[in-house]
Amino acid sequence: MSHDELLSIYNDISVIDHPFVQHKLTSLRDKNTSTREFRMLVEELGTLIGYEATRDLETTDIEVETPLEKTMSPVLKGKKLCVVTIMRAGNGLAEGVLKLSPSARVGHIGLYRDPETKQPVEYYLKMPHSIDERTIIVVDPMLATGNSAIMAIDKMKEMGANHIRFICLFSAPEGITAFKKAHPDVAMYIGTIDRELDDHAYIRPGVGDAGDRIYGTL
Ligand SMILES: O=P(O)(O)OC[C@H]1O[C@H](OP(=O)(O)OP(=O)(O)O)[C@H](O)[C@@H]1O
Ligand SMILES: O=c1cc[nH]c(=O)[nH]1
Ligand SMILES: [Mg+2]
Repeated sequence: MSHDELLSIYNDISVIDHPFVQHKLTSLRDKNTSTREFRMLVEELGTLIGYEATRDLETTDIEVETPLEKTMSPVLKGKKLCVVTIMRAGNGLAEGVLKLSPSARVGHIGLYRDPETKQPVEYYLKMPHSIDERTIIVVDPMLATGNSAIMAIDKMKEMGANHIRFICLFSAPEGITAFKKAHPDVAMYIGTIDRELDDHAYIRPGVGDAGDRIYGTL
């Protein structure tokens, strides 16, 4: 299925085709990009894609007094934000999103993919209280089979979350299809849709193992 077909079948998928985003994604692909630069780029992309993913947040006008006069001017209103990182690799992206909203709460879910089964294994979960009252932004740079993101969002929903959106940098068509079948209500903000998964469920052309490249554990 072509990318256009994929985007026409499923709702609420935004591929962020801004030139700055695409340029930084290309730098991440480069195998010669250093650990330091890789980590910085992931964080910057968290801010850029986070900006697009929060474009529809509600505002309300309040009165403010400038040095010259009183005026009505917008501020954020409505549900409080909670950024949820799928560890490890999600942490860098979360830092970037938090630059937009430093007072947001942060939830952590630790998942690693079993290399044999390709299924995620949970090793950590800590969420702030009242997640049913918050807009939840789940972040992970990679959506390969989709199993990790699906499991993370399953957990959020079990805990009562009902306003969830998802940010990733690199995705495979297979992962998007699985994600949207499991969670059609969750809007996706994606850097790029790559060609396919390989036999080890790595995204091709991709970036390799994002967690290893962010933390230098190759
Ligand atoms: O869509 P999936 O097939 O589930 O694959 C994607 C997952 O794999 C990577 O994590 P990994 O298991 O490598 O853990 P890490 O972040 O600790 O490196 C990535 O950060 C996603 O969480
Ligand atoms: O290509 C992939 C697939 C899963 N996890 C990664 O870090 N990279
Ligand atoms: Mg990894």
